[in-house]
Amino acid sequence: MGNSKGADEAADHRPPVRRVAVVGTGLIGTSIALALRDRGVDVLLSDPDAASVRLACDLGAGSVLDESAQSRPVDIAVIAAPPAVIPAVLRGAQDRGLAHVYTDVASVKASVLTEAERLGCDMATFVPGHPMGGREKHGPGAARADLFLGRSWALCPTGKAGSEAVAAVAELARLCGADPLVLEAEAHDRAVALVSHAPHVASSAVAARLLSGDDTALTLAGQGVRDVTRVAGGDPAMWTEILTHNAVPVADVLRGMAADLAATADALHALGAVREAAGDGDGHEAGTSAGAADRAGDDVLEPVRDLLARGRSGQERLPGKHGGVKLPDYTVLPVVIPDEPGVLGRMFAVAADAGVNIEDVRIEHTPGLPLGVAQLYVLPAAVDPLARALSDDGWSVHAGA
Ligand SMILES: NC(=O)c1ccc[n+]([C@@H]2O[C@H](COP(=O)([O-])OP(=O)(O)OC[C@H]3O[C@@H](n4cnc5c(N)ncnc54)[C@H](O)[C@@H]3O)[C@@H](O)[C@H]2O)c1
Ligand SMILES: O=C(O)C(=O)C[C@]1(C(=O)O)C=C[C@@H](O)C=C1
Repeated sequence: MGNSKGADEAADHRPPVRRVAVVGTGLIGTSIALALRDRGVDVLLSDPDAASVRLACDLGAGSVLDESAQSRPVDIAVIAAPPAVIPAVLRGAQDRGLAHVYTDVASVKASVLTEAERLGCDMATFVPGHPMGGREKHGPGAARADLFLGRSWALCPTGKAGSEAVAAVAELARLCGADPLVLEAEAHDRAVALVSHAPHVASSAVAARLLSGDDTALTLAGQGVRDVTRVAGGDPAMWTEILTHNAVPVADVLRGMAADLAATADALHALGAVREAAGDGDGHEAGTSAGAADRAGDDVLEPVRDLLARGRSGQERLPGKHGGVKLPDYTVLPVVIPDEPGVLGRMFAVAADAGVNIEDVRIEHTPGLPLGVAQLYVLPAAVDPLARALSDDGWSVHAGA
């Protein structure tokens, strides 16, 4: 389906990307801006939400785009707004001559392209894009410069796009640490229906079931359900928009999933019926009828085994988590913390005094206990000094746990 040929051809000629405008400074726009700033690119920011631009600027993502003071077009304008508004924003930016080349980041491509053409956008300078990195959070406050490291970045230029324009946007993707991949918009939409959009719906379906659980059931929730439902925390308005723009491909994948789930539910119900008929809810009664029930149960379970086996095979087909790119290797230092105000501040102060930068922190709460475990992510060389400093200060540190 997709291939990186177009991107490779574009790589033969790597146009300099020195000035970029990011229009829409939410999660994705600000993350792109931060990544580009890290590579020394001059970034100009705009968003109808003034607070969003201010926060992005304060995070070091760039400076405010003042079009009245712009004397020349930037190299690339990245439109990082919700899919429905992108064609109109693109048309406006092209009319003002904001950039030499334009791209977007929408999670859907065919509908954006069709509408851009309908609005009379210049398709020679527009190279639609989709970085395959993201989070279940929105807004500039959740932005990260490393969001796209080792991820694919789809480019879906029409035949009208100039090769210079494609090369420029491929270079922008590489500057963000991603691997550009050129493919047709329709092929892109079918692919992301399978690897992103239908999985999001499945995650929401699992998470929605949790509404029927009582507090005891939810207290038992471990990491498994948290892994499966993480993306369900995404913005419902944004996801409704994404799904409606890719409706049929997503519906096709969901029908396949629904068939698998229905077959599994039928099999498990049938197993219950077989066991009940054998006179033992658990099917472990000694004697001929229990043995026959076990054999019948075995046959009935075939669809379950089949789904689990296919599931494992499908999971194994996913390329390495970060596409083979080495991310910083953090070590986790668990520290037991009391559940009381100011505790994190005190712990971070000890780390600061020891000259250790805490790269990330996650907190596991222990239900029913006034305690939690703070997982401190630090560079390997910082583990010993941090563990020593915290232990000396009386903290309960569990290196290697
Ligand atoms: N969230 C993800 O994981 C993810 C990943 C890849 C791509 N995308 C795509 O990125 C785009 C932005 O998503 P996000 O997650 O950054 O959302 P977000 O809500 O964090 O940011 C969207 C930003 O667009 C701005 N905006 C709204 N209307 C605008 C307009 N007319 N002109 C300019 N800016 C406007 C908003 O004020 C907001 O700051 C979407 O098209 C989405 O499909 C999202
Ligand atoms: O990691 C996440 O939180 C995401 O939802 C990212 C994700 C994905 O499904 O992989 C979601 C939507 C985007 O269009 C691209 C990436």
